[in-house]
Amino acid sequence: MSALLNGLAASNGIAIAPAYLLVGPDLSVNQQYSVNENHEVKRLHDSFALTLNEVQAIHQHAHATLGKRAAAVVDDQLAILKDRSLHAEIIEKINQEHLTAEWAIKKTADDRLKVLEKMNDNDYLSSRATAIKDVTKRILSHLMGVKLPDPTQLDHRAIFVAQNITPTDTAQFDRRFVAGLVTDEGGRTSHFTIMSKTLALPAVVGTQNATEVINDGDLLIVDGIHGKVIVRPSTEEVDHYQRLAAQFTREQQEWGALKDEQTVSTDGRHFKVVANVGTLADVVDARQNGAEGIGLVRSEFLYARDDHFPSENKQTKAYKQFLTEMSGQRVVVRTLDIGGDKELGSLNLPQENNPFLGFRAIRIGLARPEILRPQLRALLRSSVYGQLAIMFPMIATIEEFRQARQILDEERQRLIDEGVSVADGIEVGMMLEIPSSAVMADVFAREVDFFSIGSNDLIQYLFAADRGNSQVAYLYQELHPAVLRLVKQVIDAAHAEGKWVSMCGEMAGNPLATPLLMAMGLDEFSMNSSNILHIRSLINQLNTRQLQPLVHKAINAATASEVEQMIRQEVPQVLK
Ligand SMILES: C=C(OP(=O)(O)O)C(=O)O
Ligand SMILES: [Mg+2]
Repeated sequence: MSALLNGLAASNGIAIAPAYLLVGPDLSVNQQYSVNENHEVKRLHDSFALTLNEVQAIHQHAHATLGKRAAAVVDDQLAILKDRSLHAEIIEKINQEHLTAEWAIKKTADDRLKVLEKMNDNDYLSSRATAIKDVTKRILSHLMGVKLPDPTQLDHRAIFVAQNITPTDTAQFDRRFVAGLVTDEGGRTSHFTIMSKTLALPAVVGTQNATEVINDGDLLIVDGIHGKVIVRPSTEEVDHYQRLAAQFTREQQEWGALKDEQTVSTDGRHFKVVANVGTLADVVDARQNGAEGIGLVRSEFLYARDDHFPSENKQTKAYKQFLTEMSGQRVVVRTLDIGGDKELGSLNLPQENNPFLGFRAIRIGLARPEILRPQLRALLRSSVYGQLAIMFPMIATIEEFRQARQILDEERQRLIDEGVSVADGIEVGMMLEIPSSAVMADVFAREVDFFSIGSNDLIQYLFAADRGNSQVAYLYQELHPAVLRLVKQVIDAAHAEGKWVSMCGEMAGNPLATPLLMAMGLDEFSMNSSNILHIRSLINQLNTRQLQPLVHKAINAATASEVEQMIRQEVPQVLK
């Protein structure tokens, strides 16, 4: 009998191969003390030095065999190992509190992880935590004199199964043999996701118990499209997935051919399919997937990587890199959108009973201009390097937008007075993700340059259903006529004022929503890079004029399932 494991789909594709378990030694550390501080400090130095050599060698190996991007996944680890303040903190614990080297490093890592843990919901926020765990594991293995599992030992085609696969593991992969990846733990940390995507390895993470259920050598099917792992599949299951794998390969080839194409419907209406990004690595991903620009830079990542706020210079450098990488294509940067489920240790926000309805995003920016102003200055300073657009998150009233825009104008003037060059014609828009602003879209449309519909939050606030709560997930209905009516109203209001509209929530990458959104005239679809070519392929097959009656029927339907049925019936191209 086969067994089914569910997890998160971290990297697209289907793999069918035997399992290869990467199970590590027990590295648990007890509370231990030592009076021989010098000895412990020496052990610490030695293990750091060994780990640094090891990670440098992994970096070089990855660079030579997998390329620059693959090697970059261990950059954070190298930075941690060279971080003098970390050494000093651990040594202080050894000298002051008489901890053993093992206990001192474990405690220091745990302290740092605690700060980062709260941010675990966001892929890029947890990459730092991954790096700390990865480095700690390697240092502890040297201190304890035990060997970590070695991915380079694999000499046949197989699927790695592990509690957790760290970036230093992935950087050692031999592409000839690794067919796919399955882990017990995790979130899709950005490193892991980027790496498996870069290597085009199907991956399912966070299965909870894969290493218990799977034995070495068991045949596995990894369905990285839907986040499923089938253990010891039947012949029928293997046949079925072989067909799906062949279809996946066909689609990849077909969609891949559209990478440098435009997005244009059969009746000649042009659309833009662009990417949502968090880090510079995501921007590279976006370009590889044929993005026609960046529709959303979640600037939170810049703040998450440090224990303190990034300086104006550091931010300027980062935005400049984004703009340069996109070589003249539009890059929409959203100012800091923190709060709700996105916490930030350095901000020290008060606990709230209802954080999604509380002090977040632009509300923080306006109340704490010492955070917003440097970010706007950095954006303005970088604006000469490409086509920048700026947008403000969670705008609920026109006064908020006006206030934010005024701060932007003041900083622009200040920079010009200081002799700093700032681009002309930077577009300034807002996230449209609060129902009040959707209702008032006509008023906002007179003052903004563009809207970006944040369907994730818009739907959560429209249905009063927490977007992260699985018990109320049934209320989270992208195709519900209530959502469609609001989206149409926003697009119509913007177009009446000659303004463009993007959508950067998950709905923009949902192929079922595509025919409706294009027929409503949405100008830009912004999504995870992995969906771009699929959506472009779909748009290129459809005719906006012929879809008009469908929009009419959909907004007059009573339920989301009625809408879905209509779409599937009338637009068979949406079926994969
Ligand atoms: C894109 C959105 O923003 P985030 O998911 O970052 O809240 C949204 O709310 O739809
Ligand atoms: Mg949002």
